[in-house]
Amino acid sequence: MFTCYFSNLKKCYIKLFCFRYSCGPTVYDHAHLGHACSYVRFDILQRILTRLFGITVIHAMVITDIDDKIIKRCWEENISPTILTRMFEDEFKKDMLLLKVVPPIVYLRVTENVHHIVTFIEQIIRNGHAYATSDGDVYFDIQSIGDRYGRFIGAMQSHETGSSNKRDPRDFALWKKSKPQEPFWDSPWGRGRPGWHIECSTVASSVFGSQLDIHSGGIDLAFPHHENEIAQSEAYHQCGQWCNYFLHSGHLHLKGRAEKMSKSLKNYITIKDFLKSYSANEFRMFCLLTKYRSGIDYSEGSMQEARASLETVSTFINSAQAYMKGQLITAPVQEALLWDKLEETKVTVQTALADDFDTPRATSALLNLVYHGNCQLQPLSKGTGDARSPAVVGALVSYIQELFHMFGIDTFKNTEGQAVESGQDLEAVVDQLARFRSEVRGFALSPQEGSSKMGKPKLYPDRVPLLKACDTLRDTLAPLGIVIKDRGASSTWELTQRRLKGPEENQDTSQ
Ligand SMILES: Nc1ncnc2c1ncn2[C@@H]1O[C@H](COP(=O)(O)OP(=O)(O)OP(=O)(O)O)[C@@H](O)[C@H]1O
Ligand SMILES: [Zn+2]
Repeated sequence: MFTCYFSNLKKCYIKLFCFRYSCGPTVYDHAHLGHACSYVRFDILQRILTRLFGITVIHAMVITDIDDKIIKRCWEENISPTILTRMFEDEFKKDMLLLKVVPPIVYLRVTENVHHIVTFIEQIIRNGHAYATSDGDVYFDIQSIGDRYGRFIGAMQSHETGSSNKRDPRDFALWKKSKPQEPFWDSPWGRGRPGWHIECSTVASSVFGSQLDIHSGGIDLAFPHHENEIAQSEAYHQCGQWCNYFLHSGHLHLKGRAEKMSKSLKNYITIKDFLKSYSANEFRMFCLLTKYRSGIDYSEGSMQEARASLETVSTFINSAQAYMKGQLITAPVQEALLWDKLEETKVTVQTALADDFDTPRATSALLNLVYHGNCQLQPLSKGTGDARSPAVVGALVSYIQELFHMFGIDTFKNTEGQAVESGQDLEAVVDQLARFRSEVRGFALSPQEGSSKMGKPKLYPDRVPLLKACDTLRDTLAPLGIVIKDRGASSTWELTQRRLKGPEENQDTSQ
């Protein structure tokens, strides 16, 4: 399916790599839920490729930090393009981290690649597929590639505007002469700046050369942006097919609205505002419930549905753990049925995800497995619960957690997880407890008035039980991983490694 590299002459084995390029945001405003939807959906796809199918994805993303909208915004705000774009680029990256999107291996800014873009355009001109006009613009010559233009998307007409010096109205700009007051770069055609499409062809080629496996972006980018990228890149590399797979995500709309959520339409909800009401896990669940290619309606109702699905899974995991510990008494579990359902689910999930990443089918199979698990774990008010089957219940929990973890949804807040997560609160509580104990101990240890300063001080006999209680508390807490050390009249405390390990183990920095 993807680029295969044979390595190591002695032991010939195949490593599977996938070169992925994605069109990044144009950074002149806040990132919104439309961006979140596109980048989270592709993040889920990348996790599936990596973790389920064992394909290492090398992902590069461009940041569009120069274009007409950026220039307009800078004029409106009287701010320099560098300041404006760095501010929103930074915010975009932080938002992506909050949504737990695995960052690309490299982000590349257009403004730092203009020299590459100029060289790229020169080569396209040399290859006979572009021309410069007397105005100082450079256009792609669509007629030079015959009927290849439009093969990607079909017979859509380009709406390119620009100089009347164009050979064909469909020809699109590779280089635009700069207008007065606009940012510019020197080039063989005079002062100007790159067109939009050429930035992606150049940046992708500068990282991956002449072959790309996956190119991703929202469906609005399919035409003319990706059609034009293909024309330019194949004209530059003089190849028959530059990219193997274009993946386009459907648009996020506010429910009831026809137009997509977008910066320019000012109909957006920022990622930060969204995260005040919902979690990154809930947004992922919302994304999983539709195919990445489909449009998606955002509403309170659809978010509540995502939240409820997550809660169902979470409740099951908690019940399952209580059952495994013997705290939940149920009728005998139908073990064979659960093993069968588990195997069935594994096959369905694998097949669904191999079929153009059908996440709603896979998620529905997982929720169905949760349903069967829950049916078996109905609490019994009477009975001994002697016949127990913790292993199969544990197998269900492990598989369900593993799959959601693969999708980027954190380990559910089961009771075990909560104990680990509450580490910080625990520290504050232990600190208060240890201080209180210290005061009591200090009080109990204070010598009787008039007792000799030489030799062992004489304690008040009625305070000795307090001292004993302090010792008992210390001895009881030690096996729980809380070690109090009495040092003379004062004390110190620490949490042992056994207690501290949890949160570190839980951190997921891998792909
Ligand atoms: N509502 C949306 N739904 C899904 N994907 C979106 C949405 N809006 C933008 N994207 C995708 O996010 C990526 C970055 O887009 P871009 O920065 O151009 O966003 P935008 O808000 O549409 O901006 P503009 O209004 O300036 O066109 C693109 O792949 C784009 O297709
Ligand atoms: Zn692009």
